[in-house]
Amino acid sequence: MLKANIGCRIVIGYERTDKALVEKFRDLPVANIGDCMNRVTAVHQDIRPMNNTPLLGTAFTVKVPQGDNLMFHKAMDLAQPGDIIVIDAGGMKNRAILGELMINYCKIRGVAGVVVDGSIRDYDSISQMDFPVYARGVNPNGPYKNGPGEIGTVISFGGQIVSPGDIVVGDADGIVFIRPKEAEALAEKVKAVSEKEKDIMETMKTDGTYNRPWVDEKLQEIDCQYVNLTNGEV
Ligand SMILES: O=C([O-])CC(=O)C(=O)O
Ligand SMILES: [Mg+2]
Repeated sequence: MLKANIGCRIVIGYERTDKALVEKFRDLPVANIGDCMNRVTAVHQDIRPMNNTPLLGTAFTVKVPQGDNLMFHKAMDLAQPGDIIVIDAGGMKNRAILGELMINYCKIRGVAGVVVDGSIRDYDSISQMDFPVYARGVNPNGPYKNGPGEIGTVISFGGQIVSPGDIVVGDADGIVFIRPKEAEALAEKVKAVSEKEKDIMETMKTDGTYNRPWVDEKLQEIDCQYVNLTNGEV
């Protein structure tokens, strides 16, 4: 019978996502990516960037129990360059899962970023680093190191599901996860939207116009009442 120590296991050897595919999302705004995923895939808005470094790489997943970082310590040694360590810490903010020592070690190892659905500490130092870190909160209470936890399994992060190898993109607005199989087509869609937005902005700056016929069409469709107080017209 297969040994199954659910909740305390380390799964390694998953296929890393093609770097060229990941690069297709470089500099694409997370808001535009989210729009092309029907506006329902961003992680919870309370998970915020701790500095100004954009985030791009593939998910190396970790799940920890409340306030414990044993599995993150192991993950730092197992992650490969280009991986983003994505930690499901249950959204708990009352204890930091990581701090500046761990983040500096991740950076030295070539990890592409660390995101935690929980808290960090050593904010002063992390906020000045050019290494992307996202978290739900900041708390000086340090982590326990007893386990259990999981590495390399499908986890929940900020209300979204993420699997090892999913593409992770983050900017000042937030984070989205992208399934590698859907990435190629999605990147094309997002590029087209971003180009269109650039054109809109250009026209706005040169002509002072912002063409949106759909606004009046929608108001008509929902039978919006107009009242003109200057002449009493209804
Ligand atoms: O002590 C810890 O486990 C976390 C921490 O503050 C650091 O990495 O600097
Ligand atoms: Mg520290």
